[in-house]
Amino acid sequence: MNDTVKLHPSVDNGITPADPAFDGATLLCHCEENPVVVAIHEQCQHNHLCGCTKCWKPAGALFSQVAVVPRASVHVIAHPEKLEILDRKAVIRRHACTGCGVHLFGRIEQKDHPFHGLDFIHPELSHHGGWAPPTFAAFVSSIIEAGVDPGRMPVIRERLRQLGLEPYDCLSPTLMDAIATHVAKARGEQAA
Ligand SMILES: N[C@@H](CCC(=O)N[C@@H](CSCO)C(=O)NCC(=O)O)C(=O)O
Ligand SMILES: [Zn+2]
Ligand SMILES: [Zn+2]
Repeated sequence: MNDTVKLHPSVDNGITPADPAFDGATLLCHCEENPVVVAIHEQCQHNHLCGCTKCWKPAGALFSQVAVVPRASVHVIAHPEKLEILDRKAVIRRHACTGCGVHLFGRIEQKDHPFHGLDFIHPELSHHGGWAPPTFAAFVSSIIEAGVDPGRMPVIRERLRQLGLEPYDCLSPTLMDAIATHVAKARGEQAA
């Protein structure tokens, strides 16, 4: 087993379980002065590592850590003027700090999208423990698009499995089923 592959700082030294009493914390960007601060008012769900090229990754990490919370639980409480939407055409509109580049939250505005109403956040931007940890890895093959040597993929997938983070090349079966169920309902084809 190879435990020297660095995936993300939140998992590289072992995964800390969620605190059952945790009910949110603030997220801060990386600016030393006047950081953007976002208050999250509840525990996150569906935390995962994401290998896609769009999600914000800390320096040196192969993966992003990303989770969702209801958008009603997300409030910018300091320096909203520093936030910009990176790509208005993307499904997930990532609100990033113009000072340091960190993504504070991603929001879906398409009302018919299966995940509308949920914002994407990076729990590591909090200085508090207690968050529900990642439970799987999504878009693993996409790290090749970011420049990773394809020859490293077997070792990377092995390390993910060693940590209990099953690697998928899209989202997890649970989330893919939820998306497909939403699509089927919208088409009036929900199974009996
Ligand atoms: N190979 C592409 C994949 C990008 C992608 O589809 N990313 C997913 C997951 S992001 C959080 O899990 C997605 O839903 N993106 C929608 C969006 O970014 O708007 C790549 O690597 O770029
Ligand atoms: Zn910043
Ligand atoms: Zn992603």
